[in-house]
Amino acid sequence: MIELRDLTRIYDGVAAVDHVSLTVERGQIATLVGASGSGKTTLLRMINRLVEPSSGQVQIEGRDTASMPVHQLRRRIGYAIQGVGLFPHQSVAENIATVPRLLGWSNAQILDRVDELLSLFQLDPATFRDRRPGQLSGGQTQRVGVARALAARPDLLLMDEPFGALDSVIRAKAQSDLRDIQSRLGTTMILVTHDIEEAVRLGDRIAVMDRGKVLQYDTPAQVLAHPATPFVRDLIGPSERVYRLLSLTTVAEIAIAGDAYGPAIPRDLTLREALAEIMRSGRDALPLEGGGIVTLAALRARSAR
Ligand SMILES: Nc1ncnc2c1ncn2[C@@H]1O[C@H](COP(=O)(O)OP(=O)(O)OP(=O)(O)O)[C@@H](O)[C@H]1O
Repeated sequence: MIELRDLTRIYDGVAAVDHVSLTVERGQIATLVGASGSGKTTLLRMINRLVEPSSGQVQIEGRDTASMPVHQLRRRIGYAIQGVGLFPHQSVAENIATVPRLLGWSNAQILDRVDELLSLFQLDPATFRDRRPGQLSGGQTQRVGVARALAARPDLLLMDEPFGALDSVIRAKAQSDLRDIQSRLGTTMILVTHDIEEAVRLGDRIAVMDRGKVLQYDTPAQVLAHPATPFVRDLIGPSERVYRLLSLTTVAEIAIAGDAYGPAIPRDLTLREALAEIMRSGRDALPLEGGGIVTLAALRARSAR
């Protein structure tokens, strides 16, 4: 569990982060979202002490990070940033092995871990381990960057706009891969983004920041359904709110018994995708693979929440 208590950072008399308190439960993803300059990066960097707080505390599993030697703290915390910063003259394997090597892992352990991570990120080890960063696509580079941050099995992974440089299709894939990997490894993650869509898709909880303060910290469903302030409502985009809400739920979750005509849809489709299919095909109910139906009335009821 990560606890931020009254965390503040002052630059030139101005609070970049202003008395922020929040808790991230073990094994959850918290996303920090807000406009440029709202303090997201500063907040993130105070957690691994790349920036020292002016006041307040960060506790990891009940221990105040200020009392830990910085190198010890950073070993437990993975850090991935936009643009990744892979070492260009090292192979993919050497890049991923950076922290395990510093920690004195044996060669055999390192080789195993590199192959395990490459497989986890759907990069064939035999093809990719000896490549140089210059021989990777943008999406592959990004995945190697996150793999490197996870290499030494950190308790916590901090990510600053990790997918910022990717186009929207690859970005969606990278996000769903990350969700998948997180649920398998159970790593606690804190991710900075300026993209509310990404914050909603990835966060178990979202912290909305403005001028150094956290205006709301809650589940995506709560933030979308009950924005705490006009600023949060504007950030969500009032006209987009319904679609974002629908994208949080799969059709399997609201299926009812019954029959409907036409091709069946996969059970893990989101309500947003089902709505698009309903509009496209002119039907008012869709059958699900494996049984049950989802109706337009049920989608309407969900979006009215
Ligand atoms: N080293 C520094 N010295 C002085 N001011 C700083 C420093 N780092 C950040 N700031 C200021 O603190 C505020 C918050 O910056 P921060 O980078 O945390 O915001 P952000 O929300 O991450 O922005 P972005 O999305 O643009 O990265 C900004 O006004 C910034 O100019």
